[in-house]
Amino acid sequence: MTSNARGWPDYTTDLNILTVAQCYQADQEAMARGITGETLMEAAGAAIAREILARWPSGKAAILCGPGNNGGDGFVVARLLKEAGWQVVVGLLGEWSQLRGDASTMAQRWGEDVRPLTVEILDGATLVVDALFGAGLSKPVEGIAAETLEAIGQVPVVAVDVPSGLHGDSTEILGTARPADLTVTFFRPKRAHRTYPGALHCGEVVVADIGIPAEVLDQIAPTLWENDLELWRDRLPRPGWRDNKFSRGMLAMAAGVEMTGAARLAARAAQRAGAGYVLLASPEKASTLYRVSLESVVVKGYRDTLGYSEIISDERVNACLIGPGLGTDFGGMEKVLATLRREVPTVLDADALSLFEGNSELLFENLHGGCVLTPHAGEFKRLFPEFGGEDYLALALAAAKKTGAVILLKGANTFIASPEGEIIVNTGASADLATAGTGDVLAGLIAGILAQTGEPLLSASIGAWMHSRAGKLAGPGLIAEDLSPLIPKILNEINR
Ligand SMILES: NC(=O)C1=CN([C@@H]2O[C@H](COP(=O)(O)OP(=O)(O)OC[C@H]3O[C@@H](n4cnc5c(N)ncnc54)[C@H](OP(=O)(O)O)[C@@H]3O)[C@@H](O)[C@H]2O)[C@@H](O)CC1
Ligand SMILES: Nc1ncnc2c1ncn2[C@@H]1O[C@H](COP(=O)(O)OP(=O)(O)O)[C@@H](O)[C@H]1O
Ligand SMILES: [K+]
Repeated sequence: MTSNARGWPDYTTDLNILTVAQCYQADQEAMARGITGETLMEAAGAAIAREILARWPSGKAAILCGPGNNGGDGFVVARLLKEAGWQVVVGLLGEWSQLRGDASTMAQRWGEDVRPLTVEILDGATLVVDALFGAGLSKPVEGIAAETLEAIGQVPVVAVDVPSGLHGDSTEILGTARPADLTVTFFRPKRAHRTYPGALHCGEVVVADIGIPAEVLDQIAPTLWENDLELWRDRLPRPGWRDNKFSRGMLAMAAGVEMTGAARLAARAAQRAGAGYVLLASPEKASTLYRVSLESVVVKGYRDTLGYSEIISDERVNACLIGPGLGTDFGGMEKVLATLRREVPTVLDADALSLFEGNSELLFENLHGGCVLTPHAGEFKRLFPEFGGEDYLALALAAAKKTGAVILLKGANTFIASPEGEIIVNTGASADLATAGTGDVLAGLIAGILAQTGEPLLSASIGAWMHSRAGKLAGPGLIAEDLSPLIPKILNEINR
């Protein structure tokens, strides 16, 4: 594994997620290295056939072939299943004579009967191979293609590359798409395979090696990664024998009077994530509560913003967290600005973001390169009303570029974008995390790691991963309080 100047792996086994255009580029780069399209298509078809034979007993396969190379893969599958003893029928959308290049070669190698695509092709099938459209999907699926996909019923479907009708990049359904039981894609996954709602259409996803060398990614330089511990395992902060509580990382955080649970959840999470010392600045009248409930957190009371600034001015402080439970009165905004003036890496969450609704330029002017903003969709809209649409990846990226900060946009998929254009997507989080307070835990985890690393993108990625992992381990019925106690177990898993 090599790494780029900023420490991210240039390529790893399959953590890069490619755009459709980058997939075509990968094919081209492979061909430029002497690997023919025919070889790739044979390998693609062989991978699909292998996955089918490993899962289903011999039966009757209906192979739905489209007019392009996706259909070409289908012809290879037809041949290999037949050789393995399956009964195979092939239905082609369009004319045989219109097939081009490798697809035409594979149709000839199949050499058996090819029927025009009709719903009848499905009669008696025990398995359907959907090889209508893949990366080349260019318009909504309609007509006989749509009718056939919709008539499949309960029979298992194996999609070649993507379920036809699902666009690889946008995760949009164009026209119709039959959800697959298994999707076999090649070289590296696309966004549709990994993010909602597309991933729900793919069923089990197998990313098959078809002989494209990983080195082609050096040319492609992809900027989207799936968040996985292999991405940053080596960079996870670990205390050494010379460390003491201050050198491990000292986090200063702001707390409020009303939503005291939010700050407590965040403080616990920061401690569990390895901040050696958590200093909590509380309004004087709430400080006793924090002192009693957070034994190992150092609580200091303040009367006004000046008092708050004095607390966080402790020179040993190397990261700040502000937002969870801060409150939305005017003093909150002053404290956010005071925190930013402290000029240490800082996580801004919840109220620290919402307070700037209608006045977001004031916040943006004061942000610095060490900031991580962790909005959910509602907070994001308040801060960036000019950015429309539901494409969270594009939204996070645009916001990171605009603000110069790392933006972690929370949701079922969480997108973490840097101003430099890197995007880490956290996939597969459990919907059990959709419960009040889990966002405060996430902010605390990230801040705790930030106090140790000083690196916003890295800290956000590690924090989001540990958060999802804790969600999985806690399982159904989880409440936010359950997450932090699981962090030691997760750190052990990572270090194993
Ligand atoms: N060497 C390689 O490159 C490798 C490629 N591989 C395989 O190739 C696949 C990509 O192949 P591809 O580029 O030919 O595109 P593909 O998905 O077959 O579709 C294009 C055709 O469909 C048509 N069409 C599209 N949408 C339509 C619609 N809604 N309704 C009707 N028609 C529609 C479109 O028409 P047009 O847009 O030209 O009008 C065109 O004729 C990729 O997914 C993988 O499976 C693997 O073998 C590995 C090696
Ligand atoms: N459907 C879901 N699937 C997976 N994770 C989710 C889902 N809904 C919410 N989450 C996660 O739960 C957390 C909720 O955070 P947030 O909305 O800030 O809650 P709170 O403000 O109550 O702490 C986020 O990390 C988010 O990614
Ligand atoms: K397909």
